[in-house]
Amino acid sequence: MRRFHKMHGLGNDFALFDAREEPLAMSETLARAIADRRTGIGCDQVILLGPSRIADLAMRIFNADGGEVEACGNASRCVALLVGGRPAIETAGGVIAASADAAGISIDMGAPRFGWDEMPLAYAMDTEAMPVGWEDLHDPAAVNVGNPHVIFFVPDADAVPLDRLGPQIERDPLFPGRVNVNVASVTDGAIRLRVWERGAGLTRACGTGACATAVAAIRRKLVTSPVTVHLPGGALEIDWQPDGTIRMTGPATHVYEGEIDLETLA
Ligand SMILES: N[C@H](CCC[C@H](N)C(=O)O)C(=O)O
Repeated sequence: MRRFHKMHGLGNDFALFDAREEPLAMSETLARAIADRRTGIGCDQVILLGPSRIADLAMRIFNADGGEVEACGNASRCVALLVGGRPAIETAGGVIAASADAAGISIDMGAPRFGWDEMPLAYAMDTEAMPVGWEDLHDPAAVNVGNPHVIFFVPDADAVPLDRLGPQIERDPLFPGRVNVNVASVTDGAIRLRVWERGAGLTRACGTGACATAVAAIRRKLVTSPVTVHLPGGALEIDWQPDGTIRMTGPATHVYEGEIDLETLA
């Protein structure tokens, strides 16, 4: 049997395994089985904590489809809540830093990257307004915040059939590593955002999506920093700071601690 923590950030939920003392061999198959909402714990991402030689701890992130990815903003806040203090967390997308105050838990997510080859895209193009489109979605921005995001600005984010267009765009050959699909509308200086997540589908919130979308909106002068991003599960505060790094602030919730027999799952 293996202990785990069920946590969420604005409804984007996770099963976290602390393997800093007791190693745990995670695989695509096992992560998919854990994330399965019918037969497993059920979550958007599986998070594996481990030791790090360059930070206070390491965090590995596995999407519900089992794929390992580089960053997860909401899970980073949950890790900070779980371990306490102001941990530096090593991820495949870089080292991020956590802190907490009355406003909530803040994560310095590092600096965004805008190069077509940093997304990556299959070929060179302008990433501030890409000359591509899918039905009514066009001219998106592309931003890498450890993981890749494509961001469409639309009149009404809630009116977009994201359950249908999300998977089409996620798997378009233009994105060799697939992509997280964000649709955003701007009202009174704030952002309304819905996200089709690579490897997880529609989620209640996406921290890295909020960071990428805020940066793209600031670049287009649609909003100024700091900006509130309203997701279906709640709001995040995103500040693209003068030093170029992105600071994300929001809640994290510990739901329960449980144990599971991983042998029976895989
Ligand atoms: N689906 C994302 C990982 C989780 C990101 C999201 N849960 C967040 O809070 O940042 C990806 O494949 O890059």
